[in-house]
Amino acid sequence: MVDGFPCNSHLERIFSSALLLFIHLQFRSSIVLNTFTSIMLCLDVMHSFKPGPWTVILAALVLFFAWRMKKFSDGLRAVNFLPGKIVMFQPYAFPGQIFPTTWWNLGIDFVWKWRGCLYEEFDNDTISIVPFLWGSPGIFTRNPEVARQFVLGTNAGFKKPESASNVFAVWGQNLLSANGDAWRKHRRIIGPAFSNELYELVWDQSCQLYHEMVVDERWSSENIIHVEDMQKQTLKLALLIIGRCIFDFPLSWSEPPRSPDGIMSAHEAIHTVINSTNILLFLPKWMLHIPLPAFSKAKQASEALNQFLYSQAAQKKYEVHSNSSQSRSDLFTLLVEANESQGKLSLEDSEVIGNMFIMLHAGHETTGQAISSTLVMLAAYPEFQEEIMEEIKEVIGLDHNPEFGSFSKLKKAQAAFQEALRMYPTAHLAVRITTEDTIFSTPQEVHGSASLLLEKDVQLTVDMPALHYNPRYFSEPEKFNPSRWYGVSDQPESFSAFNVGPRSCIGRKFATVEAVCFLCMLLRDWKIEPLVKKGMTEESWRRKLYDVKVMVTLSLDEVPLRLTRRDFVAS
Ligand code: HEM
Repeated sequence: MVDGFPCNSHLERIFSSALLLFIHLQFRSSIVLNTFTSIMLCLDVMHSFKPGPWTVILAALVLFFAWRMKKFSDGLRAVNFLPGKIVMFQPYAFPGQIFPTTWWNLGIDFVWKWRGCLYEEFDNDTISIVPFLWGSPGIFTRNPEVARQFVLGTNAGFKKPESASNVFAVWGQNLLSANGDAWRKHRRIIGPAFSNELYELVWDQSCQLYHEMVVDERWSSENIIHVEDMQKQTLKLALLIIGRCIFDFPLSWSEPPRSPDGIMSAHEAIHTVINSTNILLFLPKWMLHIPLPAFSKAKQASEALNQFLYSQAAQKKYEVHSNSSQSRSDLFTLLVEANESQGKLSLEDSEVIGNMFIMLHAGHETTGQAISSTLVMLAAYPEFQEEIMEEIKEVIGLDHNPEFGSFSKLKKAQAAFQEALRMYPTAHLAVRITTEDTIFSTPQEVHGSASLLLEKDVQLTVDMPALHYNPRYFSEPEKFNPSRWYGVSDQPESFSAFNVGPRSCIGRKFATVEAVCFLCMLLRDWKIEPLVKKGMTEESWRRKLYDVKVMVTLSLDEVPLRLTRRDFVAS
């Protein structure tokens, strides 16, 4: 016995009762009942021998190990023994997320760091990932055909799992997070707002915001500009476009919207809330009062955003009531009207706020990051920048604001945006879960079988980076090559950045129109080049193209750029 360790029959009894309860709650199968009986016997023997605390701890460890082995073998069975990775933690479960990607932990970065090798290891485009210590088993695919089976069946066999949707439903259920009939309701209310009228507005506002940016950032008087991180500008652009075009917020480049208490701008609040998802979602509310800078900032941002969204919704309600709102069926009006109506197509207050948040979130980070990546890649591959310049000269000319009618003719600019999204798919995962025992087919890639039966509750993930770097679909996948999309249909099979099927991105055209307009406006005035700073080389600048941040979205880290006015280059 260890000195000082309280060991008496009370302790043992409490401990063994807790164990019994635990076993009872966790296991129901007969194998486990057998284990349970054996442990009962052991405890009985231990009791008669009056064991010390280490014996009790050892028994607990043995039990825990037996429990995890049982879970692990259940996991292997659930994925039908599909070959794959055996890991300690599921990469998106709590401990898996906090540890980096390394030989013993997948971590959340594995989708980027192992995009070229994970599936090769198993000589298969669809693999299993089964944790033995923490989390549930799952299947990951980089095969477009398998991916389609996961995402096309909204009702039959697959749905979005709550664990993944909760991240997006912090402010209320919404189009992105809902399933089944609830999702259909959101889509029917929101769908009509995504019309040509909206895209034309997006185009015009993108032109206007480009001009505002040039003035407010004091670029108009400069010939050469050093931009440390283009994302700062493009994220702001994307947020303001959504604010203006979807919610009719009176925002300008120079004056970001402020929460009513004036402490934090809405832009900063949204950005902070998105980057503090883990803190806001997984920690109990009381922990936010702990005076740690990250916690205080997350709390402050969450309160500022809450106030901002509710105050805007209240104002819109007032406008709708007093009929002073414009007749345009903009999304915000549709949401508020649904909130006022009764019946199948009505929305709760929290659903209005949930949808406002998701539009700002889903449409802002993704688009802002993708436009920035496109500009970085065009700096790295100047030949494509010049091709787009030629197209700009031909389609829209050099002196006047382009019309929305030009959008469909700017094929090379569209291809560049698509190629940047292939390489850096901002929405990097599409996750589904089986709602029943489900069969899906694996086109000649699973050894010895063409179809696989999965148990209920198995998580299925489309791994976008691996899919977009799959050499069977993309030659030289590490190379930025927009010409691979020239003359290809708008919805190529292998391009999944916006996903496909009924739950594909509702904002796809919105984002593409905004990106193409902004790129053309910027490229028309400025030549974009790598900014090789003191102590850097061209080579080290290029290495930055592989520095990627994986959080809720996937994006390039800071890559410095130099913008030189085109008429200055020519002179
Ligand atoms: C480059 C920009 C964008 C990318 C890469 C992107 C990507 C995606 C992807 C992959 C999905 C499907 C998620 C899944 O299946 O689990 C999705 C859904 C969605 N996106 Fe986007 N998105 C972008 C821009 C936008 C914009 C601008 C908006 C709004 C203005 C938006 C709003 C939504 C919404 C509401 C959904 C859920 C649709 C549904 O489930 O019916 N997205 N997006």
